[in-house]
Amino acid sequence: MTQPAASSDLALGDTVELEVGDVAHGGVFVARHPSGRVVFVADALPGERVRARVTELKKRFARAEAVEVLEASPERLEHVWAEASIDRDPDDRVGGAELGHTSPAFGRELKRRVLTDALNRFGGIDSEVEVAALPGDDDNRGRHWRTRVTLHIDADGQVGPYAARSHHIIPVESLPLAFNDIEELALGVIREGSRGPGRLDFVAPADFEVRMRRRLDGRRARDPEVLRERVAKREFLVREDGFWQVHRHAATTLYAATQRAIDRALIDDNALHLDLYGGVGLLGAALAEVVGDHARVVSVESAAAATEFARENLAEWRDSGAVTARVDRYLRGLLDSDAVTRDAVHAGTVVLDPPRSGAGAEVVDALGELAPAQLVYVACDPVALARDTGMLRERGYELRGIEAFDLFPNTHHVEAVAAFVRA
Ligand SMILES: C[S@@+](CC[C@H](N)C(=O)[O-])C[C@H]1O[C@@H](n2cnc3c(N)ncnc32)[C@H](O)[C@@H]1O
Repeated sequence: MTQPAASSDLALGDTVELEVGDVAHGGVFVARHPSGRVVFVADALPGERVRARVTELKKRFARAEAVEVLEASPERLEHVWAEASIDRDPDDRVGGAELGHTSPAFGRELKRRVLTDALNRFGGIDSEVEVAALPGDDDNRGRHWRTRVTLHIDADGQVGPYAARSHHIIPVESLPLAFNDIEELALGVIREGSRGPGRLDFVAPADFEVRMRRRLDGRRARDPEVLRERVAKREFLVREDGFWQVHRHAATTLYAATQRAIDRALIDDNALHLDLYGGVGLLGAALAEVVGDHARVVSVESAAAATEFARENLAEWRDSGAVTARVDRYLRGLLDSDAVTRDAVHAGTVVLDPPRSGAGAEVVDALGELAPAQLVYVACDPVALARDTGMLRERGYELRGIEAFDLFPNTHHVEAVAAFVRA
């Protein structure tokens, strides 16, 4: 006999009153509807009582957006981005600042809870991880850190960012998370409108000069420029449309954290070291600098336009280089290689910085077999990190330490740098 749905009294579009519990992954908060169904509520805070509109109904849970705060948390502030405020209809709230209705400090507390909980549940780790602020973010409420911004253009030429959880363009009058000069230039384009449909990418690299690139659907855009980014005194070449850390201080922060995470006692000068998901070799350089002049680091990256520059960025270490390959395939190749190469990797240090989905079982399995002396895992998704942590522990690695950083203030995103050693 089929069971009736647990909450036949909850329908799409309903507005319901909810007591809001703790934060969940993704910048939403857990509430329980009297019918028993779990509701993930956006634009709320723990301890609040809100009225929320149901936007998605699944068998076991629902999603809703707060539309009115009946009892506010003491941590609630006026939204840092007026166009994302709870005063607007949820369909007209801009996305990308889902924790902008509290302070960066409380945002970090929420991220600490998510990361700690994920590591505990999926990784079997029970230590608490603090989330550190980047310079200046607490003083200006986490604004103006974005050195990369994308706006969208519709067929009518209207320009703006997307609304939260949709592809509906919001013609905003402010972009408070963007670097100031990007905000100024972008708001001008928003006011004027543009040919469309397509997108506009803004970049403010280390020289602070803003570049704008228009990419109209089906048309060729101008060639991307080669930019120079800087970490301390070191310069990195990166294509305008290539991956580079978004927060003005992120690259420097991760470079230093990666170096702190490396146990220098485990560095073998003759080993083969790897920088997986290497981009233009930022963390490969951090690793090579620790190993020394004769460092043999291979940066592995699937985008050829990035490895081209990784090679140049790692040129001062003559025995280092970059290859264009998918990490899983590259590691499989190492597993099939000769004993000398495998021994060199076994003695080496591996830095990995996968995309949001994490490294995953195949890559973790290959790393478990190659068994390098230590791993530094740079993660932008706490749940993916926690799952991979659980698998790495099963394959003989021990988590030595973890640092976390608020590289994306006013959003739910959090970055962590975890140090693993072969047990
Ligand atoms: C989070 S970025 C890190 C880049 C670099 N470590 C940095 O900090 O600048 C992840 C990189 O992995 C690359 N990537 C994604 N999936 C990949 C795969 N399966 N194999 C190799 N590279 C991949 C992306 O192109 C991107 O450059």
